[in-house]
Amino acid sequence: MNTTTAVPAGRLTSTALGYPRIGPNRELKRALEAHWSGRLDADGLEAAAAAVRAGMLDDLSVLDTVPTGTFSLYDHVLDAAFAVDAVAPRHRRETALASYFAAARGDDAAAPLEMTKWFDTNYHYLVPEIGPDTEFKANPDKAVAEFLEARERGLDARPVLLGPVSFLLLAKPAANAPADFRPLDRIVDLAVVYVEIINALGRAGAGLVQLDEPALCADRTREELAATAEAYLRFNEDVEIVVGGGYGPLGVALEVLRSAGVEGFALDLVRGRSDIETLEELQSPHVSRETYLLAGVVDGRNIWRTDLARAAADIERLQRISDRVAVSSSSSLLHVPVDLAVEHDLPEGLAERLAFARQKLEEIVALADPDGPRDARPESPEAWRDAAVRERLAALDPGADRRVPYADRAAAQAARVPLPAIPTTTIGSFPQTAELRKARAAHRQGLMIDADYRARMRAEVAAVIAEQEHLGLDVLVHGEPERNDMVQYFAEQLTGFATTAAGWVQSYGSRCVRPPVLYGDVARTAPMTVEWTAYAQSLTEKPVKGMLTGPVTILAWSFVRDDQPLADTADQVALALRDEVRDLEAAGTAIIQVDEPALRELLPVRAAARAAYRDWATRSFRLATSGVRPETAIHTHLCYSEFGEVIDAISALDADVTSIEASRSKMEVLTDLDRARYRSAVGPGVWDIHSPRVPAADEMAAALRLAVAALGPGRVWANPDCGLKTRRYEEVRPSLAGLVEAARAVRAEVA
Ligand code: MET
Ligand SMILES: [Zn+2]
Repeated sequence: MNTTTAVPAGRLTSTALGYPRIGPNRELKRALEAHWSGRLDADGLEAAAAAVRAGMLDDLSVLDTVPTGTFSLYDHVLDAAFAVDAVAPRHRRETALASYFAAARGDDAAAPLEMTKWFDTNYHYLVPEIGPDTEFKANPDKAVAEFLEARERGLDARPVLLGPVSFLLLAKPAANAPADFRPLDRIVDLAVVYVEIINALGRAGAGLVQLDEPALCADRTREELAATAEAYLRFNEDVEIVVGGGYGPLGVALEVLRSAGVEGFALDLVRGRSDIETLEELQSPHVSRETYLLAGVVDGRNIWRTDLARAAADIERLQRISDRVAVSSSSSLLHVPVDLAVEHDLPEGLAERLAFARQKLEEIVALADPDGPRDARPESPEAWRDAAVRERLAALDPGADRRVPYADRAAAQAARVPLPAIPTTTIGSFPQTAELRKARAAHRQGLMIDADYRARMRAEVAAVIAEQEHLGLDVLVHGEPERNDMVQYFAEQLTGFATTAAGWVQSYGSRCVRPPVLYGDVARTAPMTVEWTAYAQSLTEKPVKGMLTGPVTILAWSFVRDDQPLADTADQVALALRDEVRDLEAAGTAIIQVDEPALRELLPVRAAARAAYRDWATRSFRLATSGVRPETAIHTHLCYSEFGEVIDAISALDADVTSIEASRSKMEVLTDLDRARYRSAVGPGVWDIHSPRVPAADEMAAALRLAVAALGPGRVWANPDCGLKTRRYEEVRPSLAGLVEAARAVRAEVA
């Protein structure tokens, strides 16, 4: 008989779907980086990892059932690949650990796995490569060991694995796979190996295993659902299975999975509340009083306190369906920082409205306690509202987000700033040297006075302008030396934002970000960038682009208030940017770039919600950028690949020039743009700045020729894929020299 039955019938219990795994003080980050630089051996790394796992269990032990296996040295999708031995031959090394990091980070011998965004979040996972001949083999050691670590402490534990369907849907075909091969074709082979892993967990004492299938929170085809049923039908062994969604409603997948014999679900009741109705309609025989229902009422992706009254009401509805209900988080708590208790400098009233991972566990425990608190969420304080912003938005006339037609603007812009065919430019940032970072840190800590800091930054701007003039670029940038981060820089200057001291969240591997908290109405109190741009322009005859971050990206990379629609918050940010854009124009800036690299990231997982997203996202961008005269050019910049699903939105931004990451996709995006009736100019990235490699000039010229063939010479700009802040001058100088040379060569051909 199994010893763990996570949810005793009738009694409401507590659990969570996963926990931050980098350590409260980013201990794992430091250990990883020490290991990679050769300062810490494998045993030392394992000791640090064990300490982080122990800390996770310490925190989680307040729950009736703890999730296990959600620790990761780098990424949980990579862990899943190793659990089934789906390791590309080029990444196999002497030890499993070395293979793991070769796949994650690459080395001299092999490129790493591709990295991409995890659903609609800012977490990045590694994309497994699966071919027809990938040999799956069960490696249950990590899952079993982490389960036993929890059991040894006397905790009731539920192992968590990435499910087989999502694993294959997140994978891409291996390079040698035939054109019609899809990773999901391998579902049966993979399910067999999952059975072995599940059985190994069962032998170790697990009665219930959670298989996360976040990919089933997206629209799935009939075939994909059939493949899901086929896999899950194989799992009716001794061990019970709950399927976790975590990123929206599971929808029709609920019935498919129940029919295939799954014993229950972990529901996202923050974004997927419609699953409650779906379950109510399903009822018997699909849902019974024995069905496990993990009620994800505590938001795993945002940091606001839970409305306990509303959560309790949702839980009660589930209890009317089943006796086995547990209170849980909506997704893994991976996406939130560990502890609010270390934040001492938050604005008045904010801390009591926030919950980080530890506080979320307290909320879960409180909700599972029949006598626990059931408070509704308090209204935001009046002081966080800005009547002027609200009135201004309400009074906007319907055409406030429109400019004159592109053709008229293009003519006016060409007359104001004559440029050669295929103008050359960069995306904004120049290398952030160690010395620059040191100056910013010293200034922040009060060790460098404002005047010295400004002088240091001005010197950097002057050096960056001189570099660009020397290289012969056509449209210059100031280089962004004063910006710590493209969102935080603005958040620090706008009202309604707070920054945290230690609110770190894993972005990928050892890299963490500290998203600002957007809690109140947003307004600009003074110009934010004009001084730097104007100074840069004073040093050169060439045009200098103004450089701003767009509303969607500011929202995507912050923790955003959830007491009003995102669209309303985006419009407030847009108005603040609109004033900045106008001030830049008034200061003589002829070209203003508003970056939206996160445009795709916020795209809803379900197609039904996408049109509304595209509407508000593009409207807020246009609101930010449409306040200028026709002769002022608005550029935008998009990166992070795979724009297929937002191609229409790119046209709807109505920018005059769009620079877009394209070098790795071999300019494919151009045909897509053309099909989406995008008619203004494009700067397809011709240099992959994610790699230290210096591209040859003729390689970049070849890419530009493709672009010219697709769009005509009048609509093409030459630029890198993204900003240069992570690169070194030794790479930047020859690469940009080559870019200028390439543009000149192609320019001569089209003249
Ligand atoms: C992630 S997009 C970055 C754009 C920004 N202007 C830069 O050059 O760094
Ligand atoms: Zn970029």
